[in-house]
Amino acid sequence: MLITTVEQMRALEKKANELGHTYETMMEMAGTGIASFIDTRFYMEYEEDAERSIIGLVGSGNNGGDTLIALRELQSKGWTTRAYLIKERDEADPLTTGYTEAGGTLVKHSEDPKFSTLKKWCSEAQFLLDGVLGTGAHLPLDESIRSLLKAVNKYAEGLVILGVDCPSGIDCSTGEVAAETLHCDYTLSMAAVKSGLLTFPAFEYCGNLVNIPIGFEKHLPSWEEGLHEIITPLKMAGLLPKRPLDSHKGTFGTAMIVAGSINYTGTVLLASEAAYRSGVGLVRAAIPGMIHTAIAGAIPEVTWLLLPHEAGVIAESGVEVIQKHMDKVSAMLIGPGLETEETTRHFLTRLLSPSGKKGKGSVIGFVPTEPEDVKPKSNQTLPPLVIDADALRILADIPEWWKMLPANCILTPHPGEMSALTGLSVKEIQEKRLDLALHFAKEWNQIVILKGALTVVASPDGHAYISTCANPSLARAGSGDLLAGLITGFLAQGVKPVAAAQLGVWIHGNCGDLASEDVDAAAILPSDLIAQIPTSLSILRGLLP
Ligand SMILES: NC(=O)C1=CN([C@@H]2O[C@H](COP(=O)(O)OP(=O)(O)OC[C@H]3O[C@@H](n4cnc5c(N)ncnc54)[C@H](OP(=O)(O)O)[C@@H]3O)[C@@H](O)[C@H]2O)[C@@H](O)CC1
Ligand SMILES: [K+]
Repeated sequence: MLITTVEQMRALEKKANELGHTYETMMEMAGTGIASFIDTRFYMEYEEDAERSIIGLVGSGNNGGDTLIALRELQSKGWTTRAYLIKERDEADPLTTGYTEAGGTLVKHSEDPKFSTLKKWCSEAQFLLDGVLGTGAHLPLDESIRSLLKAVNKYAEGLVILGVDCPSGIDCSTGEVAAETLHCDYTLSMAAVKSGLLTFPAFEYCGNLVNIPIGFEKHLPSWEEGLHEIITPLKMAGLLPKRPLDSHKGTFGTAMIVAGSINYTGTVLLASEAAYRSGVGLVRAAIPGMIHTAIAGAIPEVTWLLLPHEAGVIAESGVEVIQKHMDKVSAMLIGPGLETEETTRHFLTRLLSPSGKKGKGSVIGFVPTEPEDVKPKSNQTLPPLVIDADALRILADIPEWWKMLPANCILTPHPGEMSALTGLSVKEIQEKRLDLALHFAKEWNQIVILKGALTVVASPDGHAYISTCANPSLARAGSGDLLAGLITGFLAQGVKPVAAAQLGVWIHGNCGDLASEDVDAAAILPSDLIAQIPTSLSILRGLLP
């Protein structure tokens, strides 16, 4: 599912129209697409004829036009339909006459100033199609529209509400929301989701997002190029690594998890188990040796690499141990629970530096004496990397830290870590999540996963992929370890970094949804989420042909 700005959508419609795919045709496709979605989705659930009753709120613009066509189509499919016209439409409007000729019932608000007909209709219907305003909406709303939406909010309780292109009352460019906006159960997006809807609080009004094609591909075969995407299960299914029957553990790679400290032991277990459950052949956890006894029994499948430690954190000399055991490591996660002690800072910078030796690559903790000391270079022999948590905090203190990393590492900052990496405030980051993730992905030449509700995966090539998962069960210590472990597991199996990032993000979100299906999200722990990974993977594989 694609994402456009309102300007991009207008430009696409204009171009399609010029090439012969007229505005009228696009609207006809929009309306018939809406009707066929509704009829297909709900026909079985609402078996009785009397149950298939729908009201359409019809605005004066093209959003109202889409709605009239949808009502006409539903009427001809046997639904009981009623159109409530907010403003007068042209007497000769073919959409209005087309609808009434199909047998539809129509009332104008001017004939129902106190909304008594609307109230009666709401008490008789099961569905409401919100076609008051679309991409042409600007805030604040006129009083006439505010009073209508207030009335609907009062009378339409219990109806399934479907927004045409958007819930009316949202500015699809900025995401600004009028207080009277209806909370939709579904938002039926014409051709692509409008970007303003993927911000808060607008997203909370959208319900499930559904794509209704309007035929661009007919005249604009490459219209999708350059557009950002929503991360969908169907697409994720196609990115899963294959599981050939004649496989052995080497087929699925080795993930090394460099994590943990005396205060953060569980983080190693969460990341390692998530990596394993993504399907990787072998997980090796490189940890400060002193925590081994405490955690080794927790997951029998994990193999261990015990690193030297100082006061419970990985010591600088751990680099040499890791370098001796890099054979066959096909992806590496660095960061969860490392803490940010001086010796661990040196460990990280040496691990990332080309020689891995003490001195020039070790840029933290001392003032460099030679100018070249301040120019970080990356270690090109490292496998694909995921950099998370404390490793991000350590990097944030190094000038031009991104030059220490090979290109296309996956960085997984939450807004606080993003703030440390960029110097911007959390508020600034949250206000412009998509733009900033893209900007810095390009500047750093790295893949940036900006975590949080509506997680953004931004690629340095300017493409972004947004998760529509917003589940509070994911907002808990340890949840990020699970995500980082999953992504590392996919990377280790040979999945390309941008694809591994999306797979991890989707499965992580889906685990939250699955775990909170029947229980209160407040009580869900990251280990409960991990238990859902097998179900989530089988959901994806079930989508494959
Ligand atoms: N173009 C195409 O080819 C296709 C378009 N499609 C569909 O069209 C939709 C966009 O249509 P649109 O441009 O007509 O805008 P839309 O939102 O329906 O209404 C504008 C009207 O609302 C009014 N209005 C605005 N703000 C207001 C306020 N605060 N308070 C009160 N009134 C307000 C505004 O009045 P004005 O400000 O001009 O006085 C104007 O009369 C799009 O979302 C999609 O559903 C699809 O069919 C695919 C093909
Ligand atoms: K609408």
